[in-house]
Amino acid sequence: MTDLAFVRSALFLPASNARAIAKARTLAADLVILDLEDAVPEEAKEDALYAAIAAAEEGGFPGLLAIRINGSGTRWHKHEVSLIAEAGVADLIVVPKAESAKGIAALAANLERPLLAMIETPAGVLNATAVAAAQGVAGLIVGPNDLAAGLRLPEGAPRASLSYALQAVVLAARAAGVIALDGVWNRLDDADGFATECRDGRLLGFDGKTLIHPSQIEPCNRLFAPDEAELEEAGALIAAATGGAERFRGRMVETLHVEAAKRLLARAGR
Ligand SMILES: CC(C)(COP(=O)(O)OP(=O)(O)OC[C@H]1O[C@@H](n2cnc3c(N)ncnc32)[C@H](O)[C@@H]1OP(=O)(O)O)[C@@H](O)C(=O)NCCC(=O)NCCSC(=O)C[C@H](O)C(=O)O
Ligand SMILES: [Mg+2]
Repeated sequence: MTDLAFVRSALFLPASNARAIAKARTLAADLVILDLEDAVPEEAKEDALYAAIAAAEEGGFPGLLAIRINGSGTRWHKHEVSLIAEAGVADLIVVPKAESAKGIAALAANLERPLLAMIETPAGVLNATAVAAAQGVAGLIVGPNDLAAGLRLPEGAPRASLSYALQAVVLAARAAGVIALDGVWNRLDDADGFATECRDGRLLGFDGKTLIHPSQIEPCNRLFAPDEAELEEAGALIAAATGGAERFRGRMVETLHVEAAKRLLARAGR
């Protein structure tokens, strides 16, 4: 089974879309998230819940499987939590619009599953540290669409408008020792823009990215993994290091750089 620490690509799909569920079993996403929330229209919520549970019971996904439930303030939430808990399915549960550490810990205890908490409201950003540290939380996910709406950003606002939120999520996740996944890229036909955002996400410290289309999986997996030059550098640094501060290829390295190089190689499976 995929280790959550190695997740680069997390593909969302509406649990109401049987064809997409079948397709997801053939794809190379590290994590598949069956959505019951915003991708599913109200009239399809009940069927989508049963479809998600059936799909999780059947399995056959390449990596980890998660279900995104509806938020605690909605009329579907309680029923979904009770049915999913009873079925005992899915590796993880994704919780939208997480804002309260207390609420999220109670939910984790109820579901007996690790949670991925979505930080996608102003209050969620301000409470991200507590949410990430709550019992049962295994990671944070940014929700740029809800955040843009909550912050009342005009259409077309640059990613820089979310800088504070993005960094708050990475900081909170790192402080709590859980993973951080970047938000989705909506513009399906802009592959260059998607690649730029993947690189940016990695430079901000995210472990991976949430996705909405199969075409985004390969570039995401590639861009969130170290490239050959980074691997060569890491191997050479480990081989050259003798402990303490020293000169390596024109820069100072210390024990912490050796540890980082080892983490990089481990992440690449070397
Ligand atoms: C965005 C889409 C509605 C586009 O759909 P469509 O134009 O029909 O896609 P294609 O014709 O290109 O599809 C080609 C084949 O690939 C399958 N497919 C498409 N998307 C997925 C997917 N996500 N997972 C698995 N398979 C997928 C199609 O079925 C076709 O298969 P086949 O016919 O057999 O060849 C659509 O891509 C889509 O629904 N995407 C997911 C939307 C979603 O889940 N949204 C919720 C997450 S977004 C989010 O969380 C926002 C966050 O909360 C925030 O606030 O920011
Ligand atoms: Mg959202």
